[in-house]
Amino acid sequence: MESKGAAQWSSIIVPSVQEMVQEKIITTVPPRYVRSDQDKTEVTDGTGLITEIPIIDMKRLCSSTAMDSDVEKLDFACKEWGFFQLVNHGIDSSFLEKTKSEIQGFFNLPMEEKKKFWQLPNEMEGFGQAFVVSEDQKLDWADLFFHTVQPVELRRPHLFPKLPLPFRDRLERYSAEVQSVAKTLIAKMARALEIKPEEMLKLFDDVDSIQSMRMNYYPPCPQPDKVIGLTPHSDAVGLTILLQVNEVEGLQIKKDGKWVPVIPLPNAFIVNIGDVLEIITNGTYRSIEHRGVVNSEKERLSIATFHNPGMYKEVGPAKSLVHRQKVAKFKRMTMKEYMDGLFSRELDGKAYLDAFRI
Ligand SMILES: O=C(O)CCC(=O)C(=O)O
Ligand SMILES: [Fe+2]
Repeated sequence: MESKGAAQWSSIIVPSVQEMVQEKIITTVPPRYVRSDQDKTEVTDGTGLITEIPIIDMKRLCSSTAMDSDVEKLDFACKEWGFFQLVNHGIDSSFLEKTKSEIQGFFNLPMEEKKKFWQLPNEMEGFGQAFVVSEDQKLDWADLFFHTVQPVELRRPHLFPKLPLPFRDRLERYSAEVQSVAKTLIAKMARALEIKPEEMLKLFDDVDSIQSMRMNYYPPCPQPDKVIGLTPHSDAVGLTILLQVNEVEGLQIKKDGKWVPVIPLPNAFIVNIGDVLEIITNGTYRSIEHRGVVNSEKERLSIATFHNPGMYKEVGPAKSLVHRQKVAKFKRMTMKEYMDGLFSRELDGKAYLDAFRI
């Protein structure tokens, strides 16, 4: 039988950057991490102020007196930015603070503890890096922990079920809370675009929708301008809900050809449209390239939760939308076909999605 979930994909096993930084004082970045190809200039607008992504208030969006203007605001954010900050999302702030400190604690575990969760040959989940497909490929200045959380039967037995308590229970609740936020947002997007609700629900149903998590750990770097924490990419998923775990900033998004830093509001999630929603919305909502940069002073941590249709669901422009827009801009494919191609190549901005345009 065909293997399911992320278990079938792999990334070449590479050294832990956290371990490298802890073990010896590094003054010069090893050549494999030097990214002279990356443009690090950060951009402010003409007034010297930093351009900021839109802010969406979830309480207003969901209240019984929700104004069309709130849905329009969401629609504008998804069309023009592909990114927004979500405030008043209803998840308890002390719960989020505890989640953050337990994620920090997980990365602070002794290396021998973390090695139990390291990527296995020919697998992609666990600690390591993703999208490493050749021995001479340049690497990111970061470690990650990637795992599939939902549906439960796709969890790798040596990962989620073996995470230490109370961290495991905390992530279980976090998974449920964030899933519910994602479902609400996707339903509101369908409403804004007049996509039939059942069309969206069929794709993102409760039975086989896939939720995965990627915890990112970016150690400080003696030459931060020479490296990249996370290679520019768009997320190859439906919707991403990102939580910055400590107070250190480093996320940048590409807006009108320029890199713009994102400065998270306290307690807010950063939400972004992934390639799969770009496909479903026939290009009306856009996945936006983003990247992680690092600094010389302090480590940075984040957790991205990805929401996807089930592996064997066929994904393509929503039929009710194509009917009105008259033309389909993307080919149809199963999620598995999309992911199989994705994980066999290096991250390269939005190049992969472009291959599916008609
Ligand atoms: O660390 C961040 O802020 C961004 C993480 C991210 O883009 C990802 O995990 O896909
Ligand atoms: Fe991302």
